[in-house]
Amino acid sequence: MLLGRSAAGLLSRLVATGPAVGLIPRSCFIAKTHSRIMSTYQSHCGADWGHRVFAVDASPSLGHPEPFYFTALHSKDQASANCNEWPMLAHGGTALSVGITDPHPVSAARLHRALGQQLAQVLPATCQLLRLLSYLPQEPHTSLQRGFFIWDPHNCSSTQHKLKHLLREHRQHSNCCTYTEGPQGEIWQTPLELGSQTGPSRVVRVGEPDPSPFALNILLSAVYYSLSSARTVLQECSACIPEATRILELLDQCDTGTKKGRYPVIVIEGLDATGKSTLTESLRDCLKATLLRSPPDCISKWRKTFDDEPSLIKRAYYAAGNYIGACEIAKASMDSPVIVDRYWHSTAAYAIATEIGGNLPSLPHCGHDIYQWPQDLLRPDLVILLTVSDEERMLRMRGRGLEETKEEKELESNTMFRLKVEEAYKRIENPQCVIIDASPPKESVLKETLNVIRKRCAV
Ligand SMILES: Nc1ncnc2c1ncn2[C@@H]1O[C@H](COP(=O)(O)OP(=O)(O)O)[C@@H](O)[C@H]1O
Ligand SMILES: Nc1ccn([C@@H]2O[C@H](COP(=O)(O)OP(=O)(O)O)[C@@H](O)[C@H]2O)c(=O)n1
Repeated sequence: MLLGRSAAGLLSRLVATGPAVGLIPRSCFIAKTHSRIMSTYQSHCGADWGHRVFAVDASPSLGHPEPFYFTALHSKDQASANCNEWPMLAHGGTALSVGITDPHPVSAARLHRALGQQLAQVLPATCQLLRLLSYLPQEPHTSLQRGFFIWDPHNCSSTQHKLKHLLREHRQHSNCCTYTEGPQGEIWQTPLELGSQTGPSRVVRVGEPDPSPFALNILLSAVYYSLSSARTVLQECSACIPEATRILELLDQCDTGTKKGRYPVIVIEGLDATGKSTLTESLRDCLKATLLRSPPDCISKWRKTFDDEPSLIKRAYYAAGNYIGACEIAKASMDSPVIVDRYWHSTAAYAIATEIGGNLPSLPHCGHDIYQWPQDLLRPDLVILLTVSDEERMLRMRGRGLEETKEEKELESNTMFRLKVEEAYKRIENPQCVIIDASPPKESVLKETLNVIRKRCAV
């Protein structure tokens, strides 16, 4: 298990390339890890940056279609690395990193988002702003930090000046380093703070670390694998978001441990405009079923509030929605079959696709812990994933004439994101989706779905 490993042992594995292998044993499942993180999250600020492993999000336009990773030089073996392995510095310019060191997850997430917005405003348009994650190899689960990696192709003195100015008021909860090329093409990482006691360190690129910082970020903060972890975040943000308290009250009123009744529970999943609403309404009529949606009606009025929050908070809302929805599902399934329009698969698949940068191969491998169903969430009997071609989906979206959500716009503009959402849907396990091609006319899709339901469920 990783936590007990020596840093030296881990570092030798860091330089090995290839996909990360899930290190967290299934038995000590994610839920436990997550609640531990939320309660023991520590501040790893100041001088520890010299020992961190950093992950920079992919940027095809800058010549690295996959994320890249680096760490301070710890052994002579790594010394052969040179500037050309840093795709952006190979073009000249400077890179900078900003790390958020706030020890409280909610305020750290809000600071991260606020800084991201401010950086996008104040930095010259030529600068590239990428996501950055880092952790200490000896304790990845308690040291994960989010931040930004900035590439300034023109090495403007004003960029550093603006950054210093911006970070001044967040000095306590952030750190900043510059990355420059040395005379032999080597890369030096230097803290930006004036008067810093720490000198420059030489940094080198390494292979994908294990665990992958991106997968770890999903396990620890982007997807909730237990009700308690979602509750903790909602409690933490209730002081600034009153609606969080209302959701906690609703959760208190639910018996989230209720088992489902004797009738089958069938979830319909798919990207926007694949025909979920159309199909779920027809299924309700055909099967004399109860139709429920996630997030449930009782909290949907607060959806906009949470959609505008950083993903840590937004996803806690959707996670809570699934648990509240589970109570409704359990109750309804005592009297009739239940059809559910979106559930856990949506919550996890969109979060995974958003948090994993790069192309489809960057998604953690099938069977990874990020694709596991939360142990304490009611499991449906069947999950059906509707798929249609991009072209058909766009036609349907336009035909529907509804306002596009932010994510719909993202889907429209970003094919890779769509492919990742769909692939994440397919990789989620226990239960896994049954895929139905939803391109044919509505009646045919209904017929095909009824066939699948009758084969797999007692209706
Ligand atoms: N099988 C189908 N063939 C053609 N159009 C469809 C089909 N299913 C749904 N539609 C249309 O596509 C649009 C989006 O469907 P909808 O059920 O609202 O999707 P979702 O709930 O997945 O966002 C609607 O205008 C609907 O009438
Ligand atoms: N159970 C759910 C339902 C929706 N969601 C989120 O809500 C978004 C889809 O909502 P939507 O209103 O566009 O869905 P439909 O209009 O297609 O039903 C997804 O992008 C998810 O981020 C979720 O996370 N969990």
